[in-house]
Amino acid sequence: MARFLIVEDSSVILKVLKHVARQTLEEEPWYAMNMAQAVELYQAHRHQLVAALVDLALPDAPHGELVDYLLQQGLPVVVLTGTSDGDVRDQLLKKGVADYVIKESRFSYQYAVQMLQRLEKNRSVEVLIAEDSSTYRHYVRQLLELHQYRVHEAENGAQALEILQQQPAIRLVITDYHMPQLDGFELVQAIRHRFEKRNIAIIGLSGQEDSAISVKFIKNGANDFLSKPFEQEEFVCRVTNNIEALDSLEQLQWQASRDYLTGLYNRRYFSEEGETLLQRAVREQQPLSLAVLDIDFFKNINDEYGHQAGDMVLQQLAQLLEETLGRFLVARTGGEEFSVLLPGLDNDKALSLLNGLRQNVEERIFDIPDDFVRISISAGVAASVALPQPSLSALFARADEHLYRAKEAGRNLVMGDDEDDE
Ligand SMILES: Nc1nc2c(ncn2[C@@H]2O[C@H](COP(=O)(O)OP(=O)(O)OP(=O)(O)O)[C@@H](O)[C@H]2O)c(=O)[nH]1
Repeated sequence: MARFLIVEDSSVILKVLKHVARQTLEEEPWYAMNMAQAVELYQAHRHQLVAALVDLALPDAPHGELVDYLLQQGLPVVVLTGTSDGDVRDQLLKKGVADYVIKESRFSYQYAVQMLQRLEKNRSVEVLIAEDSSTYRHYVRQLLELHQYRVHEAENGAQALEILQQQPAIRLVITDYHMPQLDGFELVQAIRHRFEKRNIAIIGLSGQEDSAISVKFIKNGANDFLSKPFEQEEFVCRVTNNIEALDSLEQLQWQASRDYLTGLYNRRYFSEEGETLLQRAVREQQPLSLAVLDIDFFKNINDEYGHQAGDMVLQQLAQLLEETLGRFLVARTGGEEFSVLLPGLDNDKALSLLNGLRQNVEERIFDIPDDFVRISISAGVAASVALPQPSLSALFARADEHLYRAKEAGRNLVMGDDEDDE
């Protein structure tokens, strides 16, 4: 179901907007060429609509009547306009439009459509304002809510820290400098003590009278700063830039830790996280096991049905692993090799769990293009207690030995440290 409404009377510009929307948005928006069509679409789909991109002057609404109508209904509106008149801009911002875009080039249409997407994403982004002046706090809240952010408020730094503790989803903190109890710098330092820049962004607010404050904010760990009083648009741009920088970092982190084909963790992440989990288990004298599993005769699937079929089998096995063992650390650690780190499980429990998985795989049908295949897996399990000096590489070496034995013994088997292998 479409979530955006785009209204433009020029068929040439509408064509450009459609092209940009198809490249940017996941779903096709609703399109209208005049106010009558737009109102009809709004009334029919108002519960799904998230935001609208509206041309200011339409044949049946020459003075922005559609913008007024949609704002009255509470729908966030991005305005498209051919005029760069400062008064028009001020009037529109005063009315409460989320943004306005001057029709200048292909890039401005791109910006406008991306803004629709941003407004939708912002509905799940939480922002905290730390500011002792209730007037300013209220003003900043209004600006953020105009852009659909979910807003928390704190009257001072100490309260801001409390809220951050209770609301782990907060991604951006906007903080004033002068505040009772804990000032802006102390708050930034306290936040950086607990959260890295890639997890929470901070924008400092400072009065114009002291430009050194801005620099100090950045040097103390803030990502950005704004001098008060600020332009609404500059504020919104800074907030958007910081949130988008966090999004990009998150995406990079995801890509660096994941296997592209299956979406499971990759070997690198598994090794880092696995070592930490192992050392914790040793410290707390808790059992921990590692299972390394491998598809039997996987080469035959590639040879018989092609590489794409092989990839599909790997993806489906990864999904099964995620569904059944997702509470543990699961990774694709090689071509057709997967590893599972099992904190809390000794050799017997790990063997029994892996044997259950082995049976599950054996009974399952794996879809490939126009056909299906059956597969089996073999696995080697190593427990940390069996090692004099537990390390992840020592665990891997031992699990690999057991996997090799399972292959030698005929495959579709799980073997471990215990002599009564299953
Ligand atoms: N489709 C696909 N195949 C892969 C991928 N990575 C590795 N392989 C294939 O996995 C196969 C592994 O073959 P082998 O090491 O001989 O092992 P096997 O055929 O599974 O036999 P055993 O492990 O001894 O039971 C090779 O044909 C690789 O090309 C991948 O990402 N996609």
